[in-house]
Amino acid sequence: MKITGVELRRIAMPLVAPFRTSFGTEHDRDVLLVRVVTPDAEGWGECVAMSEPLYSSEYVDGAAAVIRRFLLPALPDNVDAYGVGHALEPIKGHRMAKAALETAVLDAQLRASGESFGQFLGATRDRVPCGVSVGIMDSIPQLLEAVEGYLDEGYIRIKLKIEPGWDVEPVRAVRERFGDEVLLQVDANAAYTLVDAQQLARLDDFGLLLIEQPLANDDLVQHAELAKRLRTPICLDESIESAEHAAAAISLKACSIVNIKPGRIGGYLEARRIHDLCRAHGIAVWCGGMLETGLGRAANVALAALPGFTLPGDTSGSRRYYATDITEPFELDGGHLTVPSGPGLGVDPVKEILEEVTTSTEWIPL
Ligand SMILES: CSCC[C@@H](NC(=O)CCC(=O)O)C(=O)O
Ligand SMILES: [Mg+2]
Repeated sequence: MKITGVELRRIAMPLVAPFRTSFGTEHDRDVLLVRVVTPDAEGWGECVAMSEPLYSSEYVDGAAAVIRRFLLPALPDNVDAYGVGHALEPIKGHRMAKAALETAVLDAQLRASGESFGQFLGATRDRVPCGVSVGIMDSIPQLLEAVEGYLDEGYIRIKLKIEPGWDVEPVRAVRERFGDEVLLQVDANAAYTLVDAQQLARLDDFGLLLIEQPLANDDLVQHAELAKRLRTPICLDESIESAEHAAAAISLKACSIVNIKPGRIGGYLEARRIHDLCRAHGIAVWCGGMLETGLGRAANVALAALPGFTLPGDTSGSRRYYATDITEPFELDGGHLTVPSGPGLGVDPVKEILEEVTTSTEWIPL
């Protein structure tokens, strides 16, 4: 496909409530959208980088700069989604920036061919079960009220953010209040070290599905050591930035479950590679989230419909984070979201809403 030009658009998306994790509290998202224009169609990609490099080393201003200065000039005149990854190979890192560009090219390509993301990726279902991520709260009662609300909305799985000082007690309180049947897991966002192994082992009493990213993103050896001391399965998120990382984690027995976040690992093509690798090794995967708008959410829901995604993902309804989404809102139906079936992402930004939340646009002709 010949790319005529690319738009870099920033939008300001206030969250319906502060979202606190072990690395900070989000009140709103400054989102970078990439729109690729070709003679036959245009496509959208959403960059999941946060405003500050606290989840990973990427941040949204940096992603925009690397796309403008390095990624776009590296694209050949004619390119398809597979060609994007190949062309960007020499550029190290910046996977969230690369993912946004590759996704926009893939969306344009699929809208032109009439194929949906789900069809292209190999989805085997037309709806997916949904989990929800619950932030660290000021008190246990506040947490229980939030969890009750999400269970009432129909969420099939609850994920609690934890950190040292907020781990065993909130998990115990949720178990005591809502029972042992609720699918429950925790996410530490790398807040612990191996010194905390005994504290983390106390979580084994609560029948959790998994403990997500307990230790540092760059330490597979320590995760492998911790896995020997816990009964609860370890799931990696920040540590897995490529299929190679997933292969290393599996061979080192650093995890037995993988959270696949297409933005973190460089796009949906790599996400499918990691899905295929994990499936071949009997490793369950689920689709993580980065508070995406309906554009990124559409692609994630399609990915979550692949056969190896056997655990509910952080594919929540739009209203989990946004009072008004930039697309038609994704709404839970019986604890599930429907996989979009239209060409490409199968959703489009609502023009008036997009204009309202836009803080800047930049057109880059190619
Ligand atoms: C601001 S926290 C973003 C990263 C976090 N994401 C979530 O907890 C789920 C967010 C979502 O529902 O999109 C994770 O480490 O898994
Ligand atoms: Mg996580």
